[in-house]
Amino acid sequence: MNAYPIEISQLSKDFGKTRVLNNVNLTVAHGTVHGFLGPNGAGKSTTIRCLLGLIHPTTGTLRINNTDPTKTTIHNVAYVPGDVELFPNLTGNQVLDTLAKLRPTSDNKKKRAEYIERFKLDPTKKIRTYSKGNRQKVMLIAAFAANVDILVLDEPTSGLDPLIEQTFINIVRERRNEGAAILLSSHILSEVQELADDISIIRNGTIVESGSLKQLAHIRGVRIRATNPDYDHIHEQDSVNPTLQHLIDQGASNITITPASLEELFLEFYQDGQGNQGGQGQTHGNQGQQQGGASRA
Ligand SMILES: Nc1ncnc2c1ncn2[C@@H]1O[C@H](COP(=O)(O)OP(=O)(O)OP(=O)(O)O)[C@@H](O)[C@H]1O
Repeated sequence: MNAYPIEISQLSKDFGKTRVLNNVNLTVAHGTVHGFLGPNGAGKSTTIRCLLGLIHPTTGTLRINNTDPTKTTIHNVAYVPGDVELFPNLTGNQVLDTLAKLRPTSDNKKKRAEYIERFKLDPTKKIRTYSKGNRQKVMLIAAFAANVDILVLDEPTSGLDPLIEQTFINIVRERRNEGAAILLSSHILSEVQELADDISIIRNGTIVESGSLKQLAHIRGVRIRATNPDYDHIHEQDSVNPTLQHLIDQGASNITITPASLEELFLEFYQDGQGNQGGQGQTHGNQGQQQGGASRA
């Protein structure tokens, strides 16, 4: 077993004269989920497509289980893209059979049946009759039931309802606990916060933050809430004490301090479009509250 079944090192990619990835480094260990976050067009899918050998990098090194995907076809990875195009005239079962046959080893039939049940999919229907969410379920079942220990999931829950999204979260946890290395690109920050052991944030093709949620605490800051005066504030960690003193001096009550969620971090980080690093800025009052209520980046 390699230390890192997924290794991306100094990856750059140009489309024509435009550089869309710039020295991207990212690793995923066995038994971990790596959350890959970034705004639209930041370079997540391009990174993943390079990693899987679907497009050629301009420079950099890519390894999947120590194999170079630019030179060798990679079989031991299950990939779920965000936009699923499937054979419209086949049934769900026939597509699952076809996808399983593309791998050197067949999928786990017991797990396949279990996941069909858990995702509440009717696999006897033709793909053309499926909704977007049901097509997504087919890809997820195929990936989770595959006999592989590397999963690359690119915005995999788009189109799933909240109950099925929870099923997805549960199964990702199970596969992680079985030792799979999972790269999860997602716009759903609560999902990443629940699942990810490590996180990388990409912006304009460059990784701007990387580490465990705990390590990212320095940019997460805290949320301070108080009544009288009405206060709802994301604040940098270092100025908590002066802020509290100020609130107490003003006669505030019901003061609560909680770690900012990943969602708050992400919004704080991008709110001015500059990557407001270090949580040095402040998100004030209702603005922070409204932003905190959004569930997607
Ligand atoms: N084949 C291509 N030719 C030219 N430019 C491309 C091509 N594919 C992607 N790009 C550009 O590369 C940049 C990164 O795109 P990418 O799809 O990787 O972003 P993303 O982070 O996955 O975005 P989203 O969250 O919207 O899916 C974008 O500016 C996009 O327009």
